[in-house]
This record gives sequence, C-alpha cells and structure tokens, in this order.
Amino acid sequence: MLNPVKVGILGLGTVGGGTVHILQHNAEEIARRAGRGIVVTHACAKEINQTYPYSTDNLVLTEQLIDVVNNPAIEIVVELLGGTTIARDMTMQAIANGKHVVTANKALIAKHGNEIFAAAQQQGVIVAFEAAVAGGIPIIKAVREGLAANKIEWVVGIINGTSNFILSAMRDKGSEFNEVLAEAQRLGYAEKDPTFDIEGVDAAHKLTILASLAFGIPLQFDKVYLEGITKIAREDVRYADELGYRIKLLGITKRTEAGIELRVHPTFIPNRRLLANVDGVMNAVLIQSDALGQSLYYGAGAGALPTGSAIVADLVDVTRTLTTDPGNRVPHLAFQSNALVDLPILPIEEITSAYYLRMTAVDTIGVMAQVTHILSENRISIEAIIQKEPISGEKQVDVVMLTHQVKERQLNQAIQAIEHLESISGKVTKIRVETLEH
Ligand SMILES: NC(=O)C1=CN([C@@H]2O[C@H](COP(=O)(O)OP(=O)(O)OC[C@H]3O[C@@H](n4cnc5c(N)ncnc54)[C@H](O)[C@@H]3O)[C@@H](O)[C@H]2O)C=CC1
Ligand SMILES: N[C@@H](CC=O)C(=O)O
Ligand code: NA
Repeated sequence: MLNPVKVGILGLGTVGGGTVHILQHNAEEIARRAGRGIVVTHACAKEINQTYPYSTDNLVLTEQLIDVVNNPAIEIVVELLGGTTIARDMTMQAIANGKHVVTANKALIAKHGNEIFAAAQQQGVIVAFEAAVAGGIPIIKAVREGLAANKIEWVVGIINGTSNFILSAMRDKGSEFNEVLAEAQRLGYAEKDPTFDIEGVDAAHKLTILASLAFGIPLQFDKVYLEGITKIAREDVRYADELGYRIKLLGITKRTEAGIELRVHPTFIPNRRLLANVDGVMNAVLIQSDALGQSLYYGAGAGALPTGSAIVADLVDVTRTLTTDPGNRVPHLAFQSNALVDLPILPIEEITSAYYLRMTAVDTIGVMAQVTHILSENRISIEAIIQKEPISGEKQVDVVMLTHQVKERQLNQAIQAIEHLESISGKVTKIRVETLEH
C-alpha cells in the first residue's frame, strides 16, 4: 500500500472532532476503501490546550491557521472553521498552494463558491463539500453522480436540522422555542450564530448549492427568497394539526418555463407525506427527475459523527482521485464549468402556491361573506375554511382557511384588501402549502 495521505484540519470543534474520531476509529476500513491510509498530521484550533476526547498523540496542534495551510507535507486541507472571511482566505491560500480542500462550510460555498471553484479548476485541485448540504446524507454525490442521466425538475428539502428539531419539539411536546434552540446548541447542531438556522439563512445556503447542482446554474445565494421559523405561532402549529398538516421549514427549487424558483420558508405539508414525518435533527431531500421519477434521501442533517461521516467520505473520494487527470474528475457543480447556464431566478411574487391564511375577526357577523367576496374578486378559490368558536367573554375569533393554487402577487393583493376590513384586526398570517405532486 502507498504511504498514508497527510491531512491538515482547520477547526477542531463539533465537526473537526467527529472527523478525527472517525478517521482513528475506522482507520483500517477507510484505508481498505481508499487504497491507502488517511492520517491527520496537523490541526489548528483556538482552544488547543483543552483535553480532547480522542488521541492527539501523533497530531501537531497549532493556533496558527497558516502553519497548516502552508505546510508542504499536507496534501488535503479540511476547512471546519465556519464563517466566510478567514475561511475564504484559508481556502484560497490552500488552493494557491496546490492543496485539495474538503469543507463543511455551506455559507462559504454558497457565497464564494463560483470564485473558489474557478481557482481550484485553474490549480487542478478538488474542493469537496459533501458535508455542506444535509450533513451526513450523501446528497451531493447523489445529485452530481447518481442522477447524472436525469433532467431534474425540482428539489424540495428539509435541510436545516436545528429548525426541524425546534418545530418537532414544539409540535410533539409543546416545548418553548428558546429552550429547544438552546438544546440544539448544546448538541452541536446549531450554527455559531443560530439566527442563521432559525431565520432560514443556513437552509438558503444549502438550497443555493442544490439548485446549482440540479440545474447547472451558477451559485446565486443573493437571489434566494427566505423566511425563517421565528414568526410561527403556536396556534398555527395547532391549526396545521387540525387540518391534517405539519409545518416544516422547506428549501424549494423548481424549474419553470419562466425561470427558477429558489425559496426557503415554513410550509404546510399534508401529514400523510413522507416529508411531513421527518422529525428532530433528521433531514430529507426529495427530488423529481425525468428518468428516475421521485427519489428521497433521508438521514442525520447535523452533529459530530454524521457530519464527520461526510467529511471522511470526501477525504476517501479525493484520495482515490489524487492521480486522476483533473479534466476527468467529477465537475464541482455537476455540469462542466463551461456548460453552466444563467437561468433567471423568479421573484417570490411570481410563484404559484396554495396558502394557509389565519386572521382575527373582531365582528363575526358578515365577516366570512366579506372575506370570501374579496378572495373571489381576486379569483382565489378556497379549499377549506374554519371559523373558530369565540372563547367565552371574548369577541375576537380566529378565521383559518386553505386556498387552492394562486399566483403569490394575486394573493398579496387580496390580503391587503382583507387587512383593510374593519371586521379584521391586525395582519393576516400567510403560510405556503406544499402542492408538489408526490
Ligand atoms: N455542527 C454541525 O452539525 C455542522 C456544521 N457544519 C459546518 O461545519 C463548520 C464547523 O462547524 P462546527 O464544527 O459546528 O463549529 P465549532 O464552532 O464547533 O468549531 C469551530 C472550530 O474552528 C476553530 N476556529 C474558528 N476560527 C478560528 C481561527 N481564526 N483560528 C483558529 N481556529 C479557529 C475553533 O477554535 C473551533 O475549534 C461550519 O462551517 C458549519 O457550518 C456543517 C454541517 C453540520
Ligand atoms: N446548523 C446546521 C448544521 C448542519 O448543516 C443545521 O442545523 O442543519
Ligand atoms: Na451531505
């Protein structure tokens, strides 16, 4: 067998720890698969004086990132720092030094991937990023290689473990939002800045990557429409249940004649669907493609070992292809770089969806007639409508409805008119309903 491949890791936190553990624990199996050993020789972190729960005996630990990136003995740099400034500099420096890079950093790839892949291609090195989308699920491999025969029509996914963990606990145990978020942070699921998880930014990073791989378009994070889960009220979770739905934070990207839909938002999903039953930190990605039809990919979306699993899989992949001519490797974004096309991304008002609407009626007499009149004027048909019984002593009641499919611009016009009614108090809550056929 050849000498082991030397790896340097930047960052020994949740994912760095999981990666070192797996490489040590499964060393023999990994070497049998890769054709040679894969050994971490150097690692960099801010907290190198702590005791790690794995052996650091043969590991040179440093606080200086550049010591790893500029070390001529290291062939593969694993970037597990997070963020898009220092991580970008280190990644670009590693590439300039002719090193392959493996990263879990979806923010980095979504925002700077076009530049990073161009530099990597010029240097003939690989930047591998399986861990960046849906944690341990081999979704990059599946889309880039497994579905290479297909024209992909749409991709829909639960791709943020933290927000799914929160929504599941709110529904199943009636837990408080902030308590569950703190638990997700303790378990190492959340981003350093957890607003990325709960405001949909992390899911948008991952969706940006999936859309590029699915449709052969450049990475365009700035064009993703995003809404997080922080505005979901307890009553919406309860009404979803009553109507036979679950609320999930979905990333949706779809090819239409007018352009590409690229959106992240809370979504009602009928509870009989598989996606509706993906709970806790689990992720799932459902893909519609022309030859295979639908395929579903399910597994742990965050955590030390699941994410470490994806990092090590990339290390094996890179090791196996070290001697392959760069022109014959799998292209970073699934399509050859000169075959990417710049399809337009649709503004959210141009999408068509069904909707859940909740409003508070202050005067119940005649309010239903007024609301349904506005909807019919805007050619919006209603699938279900519920007027809740007023709580005794109170005049206000919730009115909840589900619409059939309509263009979002049209729905927004109707909502504006409804909010102007004297019998309606405050804002109308709007949540999109998942209507993709499956
Ligand atoms: N935690 C998870 O389940 C998942 C995380 N990711 C991504 O993996 C990456 C790492 O995430 P975690 O391991 O959770 O983060 P973490 O916060 O647990 O670890 C970060 C590590 O980087 C080191 N570091 C950061 N800046 C440094 C600097 N300037 N100099 C030296 N060391 C520095 C820290 O000391 C720490 O060891 C992020 O990009 C994250 O988005 C991806 C999938 C899942
Ligand atoms: N914070 C992320 C970690 C994995 O990508 C999540 O919760 O999914
Ligand atoms: Na993955």
